[in-house]
Amino acid sequence: MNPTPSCVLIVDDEPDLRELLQLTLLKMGLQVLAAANVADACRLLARERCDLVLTDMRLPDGEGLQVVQYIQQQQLDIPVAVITAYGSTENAVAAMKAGAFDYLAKPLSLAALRALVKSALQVREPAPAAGGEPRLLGGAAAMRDVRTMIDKLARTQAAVHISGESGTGKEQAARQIHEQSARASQPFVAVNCGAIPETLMESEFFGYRKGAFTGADADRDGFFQLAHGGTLFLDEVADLPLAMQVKLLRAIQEKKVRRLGAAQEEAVDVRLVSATHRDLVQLVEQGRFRQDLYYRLNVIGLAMPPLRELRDDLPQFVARLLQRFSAGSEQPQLDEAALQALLGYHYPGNFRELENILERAVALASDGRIRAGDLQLGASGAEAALPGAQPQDGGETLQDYLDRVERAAIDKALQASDGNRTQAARLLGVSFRSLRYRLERLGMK
Ligand SMILES: Nc1ncnc2c1ncn2[C@@H]1O[C@H](COP(=O)(O)OP(=O)(O)OP(=O)(O)O)[C@@H](O)[C@H]1O
Repeated sequence: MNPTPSCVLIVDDEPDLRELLQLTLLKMGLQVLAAANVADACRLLARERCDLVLTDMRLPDGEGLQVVQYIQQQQLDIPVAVITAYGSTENAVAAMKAGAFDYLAKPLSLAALRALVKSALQVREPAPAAGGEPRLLGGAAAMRDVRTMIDKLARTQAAVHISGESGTGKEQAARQIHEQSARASQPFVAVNCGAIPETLMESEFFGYRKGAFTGADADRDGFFQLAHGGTLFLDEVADLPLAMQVKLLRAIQEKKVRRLGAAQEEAVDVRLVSATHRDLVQLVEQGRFRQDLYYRLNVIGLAMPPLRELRDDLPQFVARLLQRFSAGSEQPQLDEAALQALLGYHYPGNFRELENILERAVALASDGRIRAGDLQLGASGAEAALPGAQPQDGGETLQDYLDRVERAAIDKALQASDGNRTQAARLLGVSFRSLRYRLERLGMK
């Protein structure tokens, strides 16, 4: 028995475009309904079963955005994609923020249309069950909010920007969004934007043709081609040089890239997720990050809470990690002082730092016990626990206070490592890049 074909509602007042869309969708074996304005679209939505809506933005009696809003208000749970005029970034962004699943820019590419329809219709199938341990542990309210948001994000194609301090699980969140999305069976490509030499960026992102430059002895795919159909995760996106930001913006807007040495552009279908621990808004204000790219990447924002906001979860995290790091051997027990030290620590390097501390402690533990000394807590947490480190009366702002604590922690780590930054970063439980950034921010060069 054949399942009932999915039904797509097209909302467009241009008869030619409506017909083109209709024919394309019918050829894909789908049922099609059509409306020429907002009012007819809402009437049809109220009456008919519908699995996807494609709506033009400009309609005779209103905007496509109203169709998106109607679907949201009525809680119809139907993905809706908007068709926007060439180059109208604001419209596409507004529609995605209002809950649209994706957008198509005019002139329409039928290949892009077919790809969008396929992934939109898959979204309605239940997400695959996550196997094994969840990527993001934690039951505190802040982490529950993150999970709820991830569930929502997995149901749209909107570009997501994940903010949060170093080690808060931004990459894990990005992977989780991908794994819960309709793109789960397609590639997830993670790129550390700060780790690619500037001269290689274009070829790494967009690929190249054989002979494009000396040494290019075969065609090679770039990140965009590798992530085709799936998700492209741009980590440390703030590190992209301005020239590359322009090229990236263009690729995102056009949904097309051109390999080095190629005459033609090729269509790419990627969902973008980006992350940075830096303050992108501030970088935009300073002219170091393009505002238009920021809007494109940050259609929906996801903020990862620092570990110090998940204090209630700490005992659970500690127990899980001890179990993980002592797999295959006897699990050492924390003595009371060690437990108290862990619970009172500040964790500037967040979850990653906690992992490092416990992995090291398991290795150092003797006679099945972990003592406070085995934890080798970084200086910052201890500093934060000292009475003298409390915010001072007389108007010291929270930021000044935190900067002071951070500066002291970094100083101590640098002293302990004889000025070796790589080692200091390890002691602090942060990446080298993160330490370099902090040194710069605090004027500690
Ligand atoms: N809530 C969590 N539950 C379990 N593990 C977590 C959680 N948050 C982070 N981790 C772990 O912490 C480590 C760092 O996570 P991840 O790389 O995702 O952080 P990040 O924010 O992307 O870091 P960076 O800013 O340095 O790139 C990983 O090993 C990850 O598994």
